[in-house]
Amino acid sequence: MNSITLSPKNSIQGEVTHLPSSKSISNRVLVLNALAGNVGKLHNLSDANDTQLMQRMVLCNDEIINVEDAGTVMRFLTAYFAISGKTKTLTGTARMKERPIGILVDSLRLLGADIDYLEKDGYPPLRIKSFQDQKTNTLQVRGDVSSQFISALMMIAPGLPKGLTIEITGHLGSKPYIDMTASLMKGFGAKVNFDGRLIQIEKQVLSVNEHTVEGDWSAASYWFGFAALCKEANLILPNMALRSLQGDRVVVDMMENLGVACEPRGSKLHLRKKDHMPFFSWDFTHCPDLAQTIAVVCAAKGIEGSFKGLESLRIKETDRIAALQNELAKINAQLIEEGDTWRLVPSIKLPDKVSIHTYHDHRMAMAFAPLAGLMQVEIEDPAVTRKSYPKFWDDVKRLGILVNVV
Ligand SMILES: O=C(O)C1=C[C@@H](OP(=O)(O)O)[C@@H](O)[C@H](O)C1
Ligand SMILES: C=C(OP(=O)(O)O)C(=O)O
Repeated sequence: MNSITLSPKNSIQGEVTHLPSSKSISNRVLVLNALAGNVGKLHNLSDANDTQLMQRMVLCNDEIINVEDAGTVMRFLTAYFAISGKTKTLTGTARMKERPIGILVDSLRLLGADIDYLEKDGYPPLRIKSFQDQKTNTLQVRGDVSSQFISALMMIAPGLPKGLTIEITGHLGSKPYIDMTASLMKGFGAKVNFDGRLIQIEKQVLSVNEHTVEGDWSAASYWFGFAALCKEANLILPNMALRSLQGDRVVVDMMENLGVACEPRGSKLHLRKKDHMPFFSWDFTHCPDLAQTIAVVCAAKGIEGSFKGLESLRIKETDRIAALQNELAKINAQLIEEGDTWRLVPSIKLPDKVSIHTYHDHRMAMAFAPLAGLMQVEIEDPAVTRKSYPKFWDDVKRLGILVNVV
């Protein structure tokens, strides 16, 4: 399947049946459950490829662990295996070898882990050899590159003989993901203290847990995108609650301004259209995975945008800023970097059709798909969505959008 073409459709109605559960929560509870002896009961794990990888790799006896393009799997398992005393090689896709891991490896080395870089210093692939005695119980960790390093260290902390205190230095991004880690650890019986800067975790035993994973808010954002861009919308999202462990729940507040009303009904959400603002300003520091969805909606709806906190997008599945700039230009919109702000100049003339390159990035494919509310959209390499939402195109089809696979 090299490309998929979505025919223009001005109305979208129905229930989204395959909305995945949160891959961030799934991948944490899999690690925590493994650390707790793997006897807990995990319900409703995500069907995302990232979660399937975590499920296989966390208990895998192979020496070589290939995490493909899953950032959480690479970062969480680096910490997990670093203290296991096992010899492991962790590798991934070409892009994974460009995503930094030096801050985590430096921290693990300070703790006592023996880790070598096999290609380029600071990047996967890695060889984990042994763990001697714990050398320190305090670490300073930069918070501005990836919060996944901090979550990874937090989850292994209860198993360290001396426990661990982490002082987050510099600007902290993606904080809700650290809150999520702390909260899930508490569900596994751990005492975790986090005051926004300092994380204190004593040596303790994680207890068996039963956990049911909630729906994935980052995945839900694409349905808000469809509701915003189709002329008529009446969508139901199952297994979603406004009270959530995920920071990306904030998409509800953003979309309030961008033309989507969201009403909870039991365990479901109901999306309908409403008026939108002419200008939209947001800081994405703590919800980077929503930036692409919002940029496309603003660009196509003629809403001027002023965005901050996009720095971390450069080191995700692709350089998402460059990818957005290239693809938005195809609908005559621009994303212009001005110091620490990105100005979104929306399209004043949309084309009748567009072909979107996806750069091995699931979120590029899904963020641009809602353009089908306004034009014919060809999405190259649609299978990329398997990373987080394997049945995305089945849902698109079921909701009445004509999908042609080439
Ligand atoms: O911990 C997590 O589950 C994640 C943290 C975020 O990454 P950064 O902390 O690198 O921003 C986010 O972008 C990613 O999709 C998932
Ligand atoms: C950045 C993402 O994931 P990861 O960093 O875990 O690869 C994502 O899903 O958008």
